[in-house]
Amino acid sequence: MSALLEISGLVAAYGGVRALDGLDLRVEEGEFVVLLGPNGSGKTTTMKTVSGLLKPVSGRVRFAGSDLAGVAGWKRPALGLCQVPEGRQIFPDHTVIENLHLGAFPVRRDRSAAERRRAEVLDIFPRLAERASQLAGTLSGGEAQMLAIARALMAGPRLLMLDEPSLGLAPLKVAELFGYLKRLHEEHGLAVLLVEQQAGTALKLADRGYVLERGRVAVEGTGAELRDDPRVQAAYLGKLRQSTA
Ligand SMILES: Nc1ncnc2c1ncn2[C@@H]1O[C@H](COP(=O)(O)OP(=O)(O)OP(=O)(O)O)[C@@H](O)[C@H]1O
Repeated sequence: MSALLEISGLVAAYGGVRALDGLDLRVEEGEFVVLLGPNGSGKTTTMKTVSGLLKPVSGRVRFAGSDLAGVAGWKRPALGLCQVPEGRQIFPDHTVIENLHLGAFPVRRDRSAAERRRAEVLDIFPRLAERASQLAGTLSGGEAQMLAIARALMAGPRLLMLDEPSLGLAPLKVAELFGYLKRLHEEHGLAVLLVEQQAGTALKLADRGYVLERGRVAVEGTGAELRDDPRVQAAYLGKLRQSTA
């Protein structure tokens, strides 16, 4: 059976700068996958290429069994794929509820389907239900991030892609946010591709993960394998390798 998302030999560049250099990566249906890597290793470029914002130089991206990206026929994102990019893109002059409905584009014409989905999403994020009529621009950073994710969920995605959702959040808020992601994955079977600098927390949630270096995969394994990998520990978990010399 093919993976939900299958990336093979992906090469992407910005002018002369090659950001992805033969990337191979997959996410199975319902799987939680974390993408780690140093600054500039190509994590955001991976997200941008998969979501159709950047046309690759070569390689292939398949989503749910069909070609999403080929160099010749590049398509915008298929339904079922949602990205919550860095920077939390929400509409500040609209209320929380209005923002949610703006995210419900696949079911916008079916009012009752949109309302049902809204109830499901607010059940996952009760904090947003309390702030239903508040303008999104006045939400705290953590609430705004929750709204960005909730809005993406309104489209009913099969894969949620998140680029550093913890950026700028206080530790307690990060824990709350990761709790929601865990619930979405475990209770709702949502596949997640997460770019995250907070490697320890992310790897605890992850089924599998990849470490990118210079636009390709340097280390791959289950969440537990990566947590135990000395290279990952040295680079991301603040544990320097014990010298045996
Ligand atoms: N718009 C752009 N124009 C030119 N070069 C770019 C552009 N965006 C990214 N790059 C370059 O592509 C490479 C990969 O960048 P990318 O943003 O994918 O890395 P990243 O792993 O997400 O890094 P970070 O952890 O710092 O967010 C870097 O060398 C970066 O400088």
